[in-house]
Amino acid sequence: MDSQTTLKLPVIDFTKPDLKPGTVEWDLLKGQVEQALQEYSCFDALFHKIPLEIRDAIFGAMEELFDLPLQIKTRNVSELPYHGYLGQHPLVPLFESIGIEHANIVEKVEAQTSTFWPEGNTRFSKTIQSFSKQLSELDEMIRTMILEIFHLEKYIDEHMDSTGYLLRVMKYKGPKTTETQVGLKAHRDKNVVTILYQNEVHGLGVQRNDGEWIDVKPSKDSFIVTIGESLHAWLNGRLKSTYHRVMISGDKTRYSLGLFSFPKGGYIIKVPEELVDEAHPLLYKPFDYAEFLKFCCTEDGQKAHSSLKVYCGV
Ligand SMILES: O=C(O)CCC(=O)C(=O)O
Ligand SMILES: [Fe+2]
Repeated sequence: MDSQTTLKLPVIDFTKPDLKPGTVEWDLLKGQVEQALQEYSCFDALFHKIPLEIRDAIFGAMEELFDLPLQIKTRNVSELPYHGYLGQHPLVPLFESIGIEHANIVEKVEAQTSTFWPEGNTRFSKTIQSFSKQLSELDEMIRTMILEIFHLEKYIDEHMDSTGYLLRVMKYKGPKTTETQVGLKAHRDKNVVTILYQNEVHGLGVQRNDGEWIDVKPSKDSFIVTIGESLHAWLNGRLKSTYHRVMISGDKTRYSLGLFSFPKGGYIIKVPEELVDEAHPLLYKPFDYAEFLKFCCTEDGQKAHSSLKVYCGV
């Protein structure tokens, strides 16, 4: 067995009800989050708050969505790159994805649902919204812990108020080969924090901070937490962003979804002065996430080893 198949992500248990800042349980988990992020930039969070029937129903809802004709799926557009329909790309032919912006808010989900089903689809919008709303509570807990770890409590309200949620649903067609193929090439997400959930077809790989790749094998209860470039930049490099990819084989379809917290348009990401000193010189100039995302789609952004450094590195 090679080392890749034996390594596992740290598992952190968020199933205790009423986890609150200032409690012993909270501080215990916060310590585990800090250690996991320093070593792996990623962890597997156990979370029960989303009822099992919603966790199951979400994959049915995704299948229903991806089964729609292409001309309907391509109605999924956004002002932001990567937030709308993606698919039919010659470099990643097995991959397709649809973005639901502000998926935690009922009216926003209903409006987007009606672009796919003009007659409405209440079951679909309820499943998507309820899943996203409850998962956003895990995202908020984790981001609050991260800010506490770096003694940035005074920024918590501003940080939460300045971010929105995108739920991106992904479909990877099985390549029908035993040889593993690239589902999604290795990358760092550009947003703040991403929480991934998937069906029983595994394929996600995460690079640990020492360079080792880990095959992620999550369960129905587990949500994979990764760090994006915007959080890495805002923390002046204190946390690395997660380098990850999807590799697939066989004939089964892989469905996954990611709840992406991202800075709202017009909000300027600026490193807090508390994180800059002689030992930690400023790494990134202030930037707007939407502009950064647009840069990432340009030829210069695509060919850069680190689009973040090229875009706003000091
Ligand atoms: O499908 C997955 O598990 C990962 C997807 C991903 O990395 C992304 O959408 O940025
Ligand atoms: Fe990603």
